[in-house]
Amino acid sequence: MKIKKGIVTRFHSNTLELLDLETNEKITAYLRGKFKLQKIKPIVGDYVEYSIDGVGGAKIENILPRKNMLYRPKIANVDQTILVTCLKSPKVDYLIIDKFLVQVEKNNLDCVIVLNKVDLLEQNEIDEFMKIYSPLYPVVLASAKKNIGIDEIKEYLKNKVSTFAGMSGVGKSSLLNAINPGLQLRVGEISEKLQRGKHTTTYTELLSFDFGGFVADTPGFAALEVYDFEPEKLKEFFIEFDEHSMYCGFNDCVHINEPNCGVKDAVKNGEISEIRYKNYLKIYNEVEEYNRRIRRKRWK
Ligand SMILES: Nc1nc2c(ncn2[C@@H]2O[C@H](COP(=O)(O)OP(=O)(O)OP(=O)(O)O)[C@@H](O)[C@H]2O)c(=O)[nH]1
Ligand SMILES: [Zn+2]
Repeated sequence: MKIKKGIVTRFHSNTLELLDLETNEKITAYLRGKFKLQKIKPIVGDYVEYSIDGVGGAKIENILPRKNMLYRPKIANVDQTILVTCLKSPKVDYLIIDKFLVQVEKNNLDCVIVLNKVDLLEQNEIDEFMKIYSPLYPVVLASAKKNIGIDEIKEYLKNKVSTFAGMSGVGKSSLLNAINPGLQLRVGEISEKLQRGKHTTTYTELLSFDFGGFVADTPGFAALEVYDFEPEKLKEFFIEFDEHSMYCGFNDCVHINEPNCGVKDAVKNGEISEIRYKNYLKIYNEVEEYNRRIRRKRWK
């Protein structure tokens, strides 16, 4: 019996679909009983070992260890998030972007920011955006409409498992269509799936790019305001704070009311963006409120 390797791309009611990692062949597989007993279930994105039995059926033999796991959408081994945003039509607030970035960092994912719809922007608007985000994450300037930045995004996507994230209307589906025509994504379809996902247990599907790599057909981080961590942890998700916090007077400084704070000094002298810092304070309050609400619920 030959053991082969595949990645799980979607579920049907009793079977699941794999893509063989060597041949790229689409395989329909059954689960062996032992997974049911062990209560382990493969999910989309899992790398598995499978075998073909005498009558041609494929069986999952083993689920390989997961590098990570996202819950919304439920998917394993995600390499990166492509955070799509725009500044006009719709106008997306920097606060929203920073909330997405908190989710990205919380899940320990790599991130590429795509500023889409640059065809609608003046140079000074692009410059302001770049000043804030390009020191922190790779930023691609793009326009799905004018075919700008598409090849650069492709380079990031190649041979990786990615999720697209970003507010409704920023152009996620349009970009995916430009990146890989025929990926069977109608404009607007991804969020339709998300809507349905709220009410039923439809699974996410991994779509494979012609040039290698996968993307989830459901956008990441549907619920931006799930702050299931202590407020004191938030500072770790603003990645530019770390190098300045060594100058804080207190080891556990959260950079808000403490005296002698390296982060606040860096905001004052322009080394940390004031917009980012203000969003940190806003999100900090939301995390505190979220934790208070959860605790009240527990006591009831
Ligand atoms: N001017 C301009 N319009 C764009 C661009 N990219 C997308 N659009 C338009 O923006 C609208 C929203 O695009 P979608 O691709 O549906 O956006 P989405 O992020 O997938 O939205 P949801 O499906 O709601 O999550 C559509 O009318 C697109 O034609 C662009 O680069 N420039
Ligand atoms: Zn501090």
